[in-house]
Formats: sequence, structure tokens, C-alpha cells
Amino acid sequence: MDKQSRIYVAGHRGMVGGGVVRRLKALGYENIITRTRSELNLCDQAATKAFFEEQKPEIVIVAAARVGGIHANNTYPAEFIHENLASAHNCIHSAYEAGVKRLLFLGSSCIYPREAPQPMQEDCLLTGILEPTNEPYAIAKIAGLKLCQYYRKQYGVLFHSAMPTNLYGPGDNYHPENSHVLPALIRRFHEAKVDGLEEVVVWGSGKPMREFLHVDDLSEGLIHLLEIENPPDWVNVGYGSDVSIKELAETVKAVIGYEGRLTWDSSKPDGTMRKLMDNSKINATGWTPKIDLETGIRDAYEHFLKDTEAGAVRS
Ligand SMILES: NC(=O)C1=CN([C@@H]2O[C@H](COP(=O)(O)OP(=O)(O)OC[C@H]3O[C@@H](n4cnc5c(N)ncnc54)[C@H](OP(=O)(O)O)[C@@H]3O)[C@@H](O)[C@H]2O)C=CC1
Ligand SMILES: C[C@H]1O[C@H](OP(=O)(O)OP(=O)(O)OC[C@H]2O[C@@H](n3cnc4c(=O)[nH]c(N)nc43)[C@H](O)[C@@H]2O)[C@@H](O)[C@@H](O)C1=O
Repeated sequence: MDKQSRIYVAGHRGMVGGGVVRRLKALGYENIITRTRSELNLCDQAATKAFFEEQKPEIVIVAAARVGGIHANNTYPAEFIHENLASAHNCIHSAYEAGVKRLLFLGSSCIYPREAPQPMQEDCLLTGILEPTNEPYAIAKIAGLKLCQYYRKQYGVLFHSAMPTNLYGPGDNYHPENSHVLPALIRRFHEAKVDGLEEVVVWGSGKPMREFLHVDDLSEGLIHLLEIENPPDWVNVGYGSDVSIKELAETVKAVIGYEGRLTWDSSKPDGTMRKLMDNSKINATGWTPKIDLETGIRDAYEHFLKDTEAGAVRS
């Protein structure tokens, strides 16, 4: 990518969008276009069309979406499918109409079937039923991926997608109920330590396995994908190994230095039992992650403490 390219990063105030902007600036890209949601609601088709016609970015990274953990997905299914379908469609179609040549859409490992053989390869898409706890979100993500695939096929635009695994790191959403598991545990263990609580409740059985990738690794992977001349229509971007929720909780507990006990709330859903992705396709192009989970959790906690100090924790 030319350092002068006009790059629109949708969702720049989010964890991924913020990571991508950080990485682009570190690499010397100077023409980065951003809009907050109040400046441009991507669910508003007319406003999105007008924005693309006016700005005519050369490259678009779609990191804007309605995102949340298992409880949020389970609680707001209509909002998750509506907002993610609308924002993906509006971004992708308006980009095409405005002559954008390259667009990278962000999906998720949730798009793959609940019972997909592990590790999950890209071609297992649509070969089985989806995990019910995030089906609305997954269907919207599949639609975005397919929009890119067929606009590329019919119109010849280079619109392609990345399927990240569970992400974490600076700028994450720390909402006590709606966040993903890793930020939720960082916040809960931290607050229990500060408040001297005797126990921390963790959801589910602790048995599900999850793969975690630090957002700085993902950001590097996304920019790497944009440098590839003929990328796959969609490609997994994961860490390559997974841990149980129980192991995760024990690691977060140790990093934060909480000495109380763990209890499990089996009334909360486990979700899919495993969703480790096969990342060999992107690895073969020369990208591999660098940040191991414990190092990454330390980094995320340091940023959480700094943001707490500054009253800037997102939730
Ligand atoms: N976090 C994770 O574990 C994973 C995330 N992903 C994908 O990565 C992408 C980014 O996720 P992440 O950074 O974690 O999410 P965040 O919630 O941290 O950020 C999403 C951003 O999108 C913006 N946004 C949401 N809806 C709209 C809208 N209608 N118009 C304009 N802006 C909007 C939000 O704005 P505002 O700040 O105003 O709310 C926010 O800045 C998403 O596509 C997500 O599906 C994929 C796999 C895992
Ligand atoms: C990232 C990807 O995948 C996401 O799905 P998910 O991985 O199931 O989401 P999650 O991060 O919320 O992990 C949930 C697992 O963790 C356990 N768990 C324990 N204690 C807490 C807890 O306190 N909070 C949460 N959220 N989960 C907890 C919980 O019981 C379950 O087993 C999609 O939402 C979607 O966003 C998507 O794209």
C-alpha cells in the first residue's frame, strides 16, 4: 500500500479500529480517514453513501460493528443481526459505488459451524448449523463476507475478508455484562482485589476452549493482508492454540495477583465448546502472531490500569 493512500478505517474508536490506526501511523501512513459513530452512523444508508461519494477513500478497513460477548449476543439478537447486516451492507455497497478498489471486511470465527472439525478451515463455512448463542451476529458476518466475495466476482473489486478469533488488548470493551470473557475477567479480578472480595464468580463450566489473539498481532495481520496482491476471499487470523476458560481464569487471576477463590456460575451459558481455527493459510503468506497469552494479558491489564486512572475505560 502506498503511504499516501487514502485509507478509511471504520470503527476507529473500537479496539480493532484503534489498533489498526496505531499500526498504520507507526508505519508512516499519513492519509487515514476516520469518523465517529455520531459523525457517521453506518446503519444510515444515505449518510454512508454521501460519505463515500465525498471522501472517495482508496482503501477501506471495516472494523465497525455491533460487538459483544456471549451474554450481549444472547440478549440483543435483533440488534446484533440488524446493525451488523446494515453497517456491513452499507459500507461494502457504498464503497463499490464510490469506486473503492480495495476493502477488507472483518468477520469472526463465529461464522463456522458449531460442530466443525477442529482446527476449523475456511472451507467448512456453511457446512453445518451455527452456535445458537451468536447465530444472529454470525449470519450478519457471513453476509458481509459473501457480499465481498460476490462484488469481487461480478465487479472485479478487491473486496476480501479476515476472520479473527477472540481478540483482546488495549481499547477493549470492559462492560461488566456485555464484554467478552477476557476483559470481563480482567475487570472482575481487578475489582475483587481492590475491594478485598473473598471470591470471584466465573460464568459457565470453565470447560469450553477459546483461542485468543492480541489486537496488535491482529492489526499487523490485517495490514499484511492488504499488502497481498491476490488474497483469499476470506482467511482465518488466529493465534494457533487455545486454552480452557478455567485455564484462562487462573492465568488472569495470577497476572492480577488476586488471592481469593474462584466459583463457577453454571446458570450462565458455555456457548460453543471449541472454535480453534486453522491459520495455515495466512501463516503461509508470512504472518504469524508474536504475543503469547500471558504476555498479552499483562499488556491488556497495564492498559486497563492506565485507562482506569484516566477515567477512559470503555464499557
Ligand atoms: N473483539 C473480538 O473479540 C472480535 C471482534 N471481531 C470483529 O472485529 C471488528 C471490531 O471489533 P472490536 O474492535 O472488538 O469492537 P468494538 O466494539 O471495540 O468497536 C466497534 C466500533 O465500531 C463502531 N460502530 C459500531 N456500530 C457502528 C455504526 N452503526 N456506525 C458507526 N460506527 C459503528 C463503534 O462505535 P462506538 O465507539 O460509537 O460504539 C466502535 O468504535 C468487528 O467487526 C468485530 O465483529 C471479530 C472477532 C473477535
Ligand atoms: C469473539 C467471538 O466469539 C464470541 O463468542 P464467545 O467466545 O462465546 O464469547 P465470550 O468471549 O463471551 O466467551 C464466552 C465463554 O467464556 C465464558 N465466560 C466465563 N466468564 C465470563 C464472563 O464474565 N463474561 C463472558 N462474556 N464470558 C464468560 C462463557 O461461559 C463462555 O464459555 C462472540 O460473542 C462474538 O463476539 C465473536 O466474534
